[in-house]
Amino acid sequence: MVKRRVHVAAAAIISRDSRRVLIARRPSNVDQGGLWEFPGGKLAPYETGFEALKRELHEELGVEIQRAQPLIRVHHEYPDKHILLDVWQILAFAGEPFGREGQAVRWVAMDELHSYPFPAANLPILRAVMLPTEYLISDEEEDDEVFLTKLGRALREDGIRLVQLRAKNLEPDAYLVRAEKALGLCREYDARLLLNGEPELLQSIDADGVHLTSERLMSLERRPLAESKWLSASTHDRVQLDQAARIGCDFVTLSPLRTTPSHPEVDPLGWHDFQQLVETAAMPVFALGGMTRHDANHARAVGAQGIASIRDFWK
Ligand SMILES: Nc1nc2c([nH]c(=O)n2[C@H]2C[C@H](O)[C@@H](COP(=O)(O)OP(=O)(O)OP(=O)(O)O)O2)c(=O)[nH]1
Ligand SMILES: [Mg+2]
Repeated sequence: MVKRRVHVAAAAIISRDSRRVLIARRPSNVDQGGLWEFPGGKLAPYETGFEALKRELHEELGVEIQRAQPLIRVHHEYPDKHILLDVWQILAFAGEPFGREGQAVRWVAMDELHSYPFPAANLPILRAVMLPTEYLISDEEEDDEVFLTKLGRALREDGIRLVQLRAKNLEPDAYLVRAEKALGLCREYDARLLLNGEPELLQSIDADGVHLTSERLMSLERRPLAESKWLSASTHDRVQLDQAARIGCDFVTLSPLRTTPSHPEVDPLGWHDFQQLVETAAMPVFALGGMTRHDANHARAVGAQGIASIRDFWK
């Protein structure tokens, strides 16, 4: 049987404070009926994704989309069809959303989303709506006070909300001390902290998750963390992206996009190859390697969640 290919445009309408997102319930008599969804629907012939998004949100919610930016594209095989969910984050709209077709519509807190049943294709979208556009990776720093000053600046002035504590220069005990301090500071800003290292670190420190090196990623048979924690990993190619999907990583970095002083010998991917790899990745992907905030919009446009960087945020 040749499967039907269905292209759907859907909307992530996120509240200004990033705490809540709008979801709707599919009527019980349609495909995936009774499950919750991001409002949207199939592209009509000759429509672009954005045109379909505008039309569907008018039909289903009674709102006029003014500005939107790509969030994530998800390919998923259902038994009867291949679906492409083309998800946009809505940046500006007019009107008050309501269930124009009689469907339930609800603003849901990000930390309540997991208690709503969604179609199987939606897992990567749920991750994407909870993640910011920028992922700060901390630099090697000898001194804890200098470290905390720089982290505090990035949280306060750059609005960073996702941090990876990377400190290969520290002994395990010193790493834990720094992680405890970093966690306290991140909590003040409602930012998430991931520890770069072994998953067992979370037994000592209740951080938000763990970031795996690509080498560690490739050595694992299964997800080493509870679902309630974030698992991210470094990837550089298709094989590693597939492995990240297999063990259930929540998101990844993909690098190097550009040549960097830290890895001058490695061939960069460039935007073209990066986009091709991201298109079929089964989770949000941050572009890494010579990235600055100014690259974030372009990264989004080619399908990434955003950018990860040390240098642009660590000052
Ligand atoms: N809108 C939307 N559809 C989703 C999501 N997740 C998911 O698997 N789907 C699937 C269910 C459907 O098979 C398809 C969307 O089709 P739809 O029924 O909403 O299409 P439509 O609004 O154009 O409705 P219709 O004219 O075909 O009745 O995508 C999601 O989060 N939002
Ligand atoms: Mg629909």
